[in-house]
Amino acid sequence: MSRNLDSPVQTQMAVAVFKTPLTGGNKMEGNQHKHHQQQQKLQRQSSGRRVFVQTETGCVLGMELDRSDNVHTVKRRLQIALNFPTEESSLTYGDMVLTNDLSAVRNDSPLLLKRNFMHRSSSTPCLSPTGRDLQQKDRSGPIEILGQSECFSVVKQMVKDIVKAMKLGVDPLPVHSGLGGAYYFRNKKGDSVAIVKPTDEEPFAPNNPKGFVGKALGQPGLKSSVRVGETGFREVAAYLLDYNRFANVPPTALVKITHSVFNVNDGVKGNKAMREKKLVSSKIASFQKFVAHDFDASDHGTSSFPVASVHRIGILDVRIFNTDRHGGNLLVKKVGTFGEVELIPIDHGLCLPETLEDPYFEWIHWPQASIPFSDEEIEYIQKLDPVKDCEMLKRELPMIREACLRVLVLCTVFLKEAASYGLCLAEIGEMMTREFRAEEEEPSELEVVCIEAKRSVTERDVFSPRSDVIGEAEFQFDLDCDELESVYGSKLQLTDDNFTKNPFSNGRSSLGKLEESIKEEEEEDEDENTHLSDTGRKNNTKPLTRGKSENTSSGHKSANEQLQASASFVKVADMKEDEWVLFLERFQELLGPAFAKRKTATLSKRQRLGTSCQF
Ligand SMILES: Nc1ncnc2c1ncn2[C@@H]1O[C@H](COP(=O)(O)OP(=O)(O)OP(=O)(O)O)[C@@H](O)[C@H]1O
Repeated sequence: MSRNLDSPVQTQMAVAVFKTPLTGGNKMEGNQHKHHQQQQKLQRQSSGRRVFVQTETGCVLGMELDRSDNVHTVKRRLQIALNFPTEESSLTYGDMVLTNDLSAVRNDSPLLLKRNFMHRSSSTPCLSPTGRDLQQKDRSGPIEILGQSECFSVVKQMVKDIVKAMKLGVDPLPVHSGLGGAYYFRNKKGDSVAIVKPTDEEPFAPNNPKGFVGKALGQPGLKSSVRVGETGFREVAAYLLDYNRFANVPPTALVKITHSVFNVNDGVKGNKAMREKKLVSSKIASFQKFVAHDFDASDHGTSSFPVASVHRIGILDVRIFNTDRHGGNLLVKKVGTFGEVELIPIDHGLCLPETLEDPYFEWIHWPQASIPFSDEEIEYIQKLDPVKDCEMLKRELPMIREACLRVLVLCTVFLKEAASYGLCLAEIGEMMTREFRAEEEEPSELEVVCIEAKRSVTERDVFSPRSDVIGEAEFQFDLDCDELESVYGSKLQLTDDNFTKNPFSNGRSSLGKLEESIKEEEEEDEDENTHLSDTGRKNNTKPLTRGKSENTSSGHKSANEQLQASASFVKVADMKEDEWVLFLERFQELLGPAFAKRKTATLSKRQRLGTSCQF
């Protein structure tokens, strides 16, 4: 019986770092192995690269690439290794569907091998490693850091300690809490050093050990705007963005890691053979420093939490649009004899969603969040540079999607403008959070501003098809400003000068990338939309009914598009580069009136409370 690729549960196999051409795995021991690794490293430095190809079901293969390699040769090697007809599949690298050229792929990057849904059928042959491949000896180390950043130097030391302990037989311990698979890796004394979360064991991923399975990597996950298998790089992004450890995010890296402790779900041909042969599983995982702590924020009163810690974590959450800052994701460590505590933010896998949705900020009603930012915090915020953040993330995490970067830019701009306007953290968080009214989920104030900004950019395109010609834009903006005046009661000023000088234009068009992404989306449309609508139902996301939504103005949208949009009120990823630049301009222009409205609301709330206190 051939295996069914539709099955959410697929095989995991021992990793093999393939060289070109495919040769059998020679057994190498001790010095010979070290020498070989050094040679490989030198080879990579001079010309080649190594990539880690992950199938949708979690199976990971390390592969050495030569300059001459292309998608075809990579697929051929995969075909041999996985017994998988690769013409049925496509190779993706973040947003990019790789058609042939591999020059954009960086060393140590993970690639995802995806089935082409159009060709999928019950007879589609399955991923079934052959015996020969299973005998391949993994020539890479048991833990390999994916990425070169200096920030990973702390992680390197932890890796060394763990590998030593592994050789002495100190096994990792599975973590029982949380929905995803996680493991404490220990040093030779048996102390936990790192928490490792394999990407194929996330909630809904094929090898989730806690029963939350049902999706392949790359499909919308627990949050519809974060795909299954993509929480790991978000954890790393949060650490990398936390400059100078301002918010105290523990050091985190993406790793390829091999150990028999990892979960491989039953019911799939190949897994049994793997177990019988006592083969180990290689995974792509987030690897985070273990921080000893006394409890988490859900177990304890919050009054002892330092204002500065709450502010710093809040600033990070706003920048990265964290959708999962619940009390359990804030570890608390006692640091003094007078009840002083240190907060450690963890679990950033659901930050930087592909589209705005409802964030979750546990701190929003804590009194600390209503205290104004200190001068030091304001200075930190003002120094944030979202363009540089994006450049850094693209460099360190090349698989990151453009859509996530746009959310980062948008939220950082929002934070900077809000802080300089004088809003406190609680007000900023409230503006980003959706409200339920009459059992309907309302767009947040942030989303309303985005919807208006987007509408003005879109209408400009409709009224002025050649509106890229300077001069025509001005006319359209006049129209928009009149319209917006009725919404916000303020006359907006926008000039072409603003457009050309916009700091968010990186000077190069990402159109190519978007086109590739659109191609990918189109291919997946049917399947994904089903999932998006499912997720929407699971999350109780209501269909849009308000006039403010960007969707309501488009009666001609396909059913698929409407389904897709039901998870979000406004998408930022579908704008072309020039639209995005204009959008950000309009967005910034609209923020002033929105902040003023929020300040008035806060004042009247305080006045109401003041009156009631007199009684
Ligand atoms: N860096 C860390 N140091 C120490 N303990 C940690 C760390 N990260 C996570 N933990 C512990 O592991 C548990 C599970 O981790 P985490 O919450 O990140 O996993 P998850 O599967 O993403 O959980 P959830 O389902 O709550 O989102 C946490 O509740 C915490 O106790």
